[in-house]
Amino acid sequence: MDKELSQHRASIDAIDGEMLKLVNQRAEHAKAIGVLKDGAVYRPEREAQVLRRIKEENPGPLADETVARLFREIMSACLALEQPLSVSFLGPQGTFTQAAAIKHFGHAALTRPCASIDEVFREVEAGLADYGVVPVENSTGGAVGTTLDLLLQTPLQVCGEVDLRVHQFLLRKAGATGKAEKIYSHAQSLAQCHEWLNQNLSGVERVAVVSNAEAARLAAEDGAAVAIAGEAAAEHYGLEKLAENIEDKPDNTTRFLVIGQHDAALSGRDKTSLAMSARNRPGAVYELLTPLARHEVSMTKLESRPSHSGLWEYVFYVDVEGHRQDVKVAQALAELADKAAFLKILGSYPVAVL
Ligand SMILES: O=C(O)C(=O)C[C@]1(C(=O)O)C=C[C@@H](O)C=C1
Repeated sequence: MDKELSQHRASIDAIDGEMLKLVNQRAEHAKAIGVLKDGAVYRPEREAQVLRRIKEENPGPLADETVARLFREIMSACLALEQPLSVSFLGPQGTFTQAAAIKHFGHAALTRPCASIDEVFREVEAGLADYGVVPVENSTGGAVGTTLDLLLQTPLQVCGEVDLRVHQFLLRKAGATGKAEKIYSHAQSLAQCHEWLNQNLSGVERVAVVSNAEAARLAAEDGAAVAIAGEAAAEHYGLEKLAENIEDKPDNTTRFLVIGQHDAALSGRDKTSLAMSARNRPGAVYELLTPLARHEVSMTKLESRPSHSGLWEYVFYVDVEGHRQDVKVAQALAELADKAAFLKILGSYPVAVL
């Protein structure tokens, strides 16, 4: 038994030695690419292709998601050798948006917390950060209006998406006792845990604050309050977990967008996000959708929001399958540009791999 164990350990040592050499060889190639490249070092389409191939060719026993995460970190470290990336996110430290930024860019990216979604856009627009990560919709709480509004105005492009399973925790200052007087959380998280709160903490005042991480910070200061936040915030503020996974829907997912100076090149499995509004005449909304149908472009999302330019006028946010350079998508977009009162291509980017 002891002999067998040390044989396996010897094999692991030998393999680790090989992997160490190989991973550094890989890094040398990335460094060389960094010198050859002009323009942005971060190439979302290439990263998506690398991760897809890893998942497809994975022989196991490690799960596809597990190997993809490992390679995500290897690429993140390789990219940092070319040039470290700075990524602004809706802070403070410990938010789900930070978790999404790390999921997408890996731990080698330098993450910069921002106080608001507007600030994330401004930092990237001003070149203070290379990329930004902002929430855009939640499967329970719906669209994030601020992000949709800012996408209309910004010169930035969407270059990626991140899906994150959101688990909520009920948190309290370690050692605090007695009945909680207040529940702090972001309005979306309060909505996501509405039923659970009705059953378990009915009658306790719910206070909406700017972020879950801020809620955790407040609970860390005040033992008479509890907070609803994610695991990262719990760890950051050293809070005790009173209850886990208290979200009403177990598949509660938030989708984030990555914004930057450019969108992504073709990766083979892409999406394009659009914002458009119809001319003010009968059948105009229907007319907006016909070019997509005619060119067999599938819509994966349709969201409407009142436009700020006129009463009862709406902006439609549409996601379609394919890249704006794909022939069918390009033809549909050319037709749409003619028909719509307003059309903005928000960006083409790889479908989330992780
Ligand atoms: O292929 C490139 O362009 C690289 O810079 C290499 C690499 C990688 O590590 O595979 C690193 C960063 C890019 O975002 C994409 C891929």
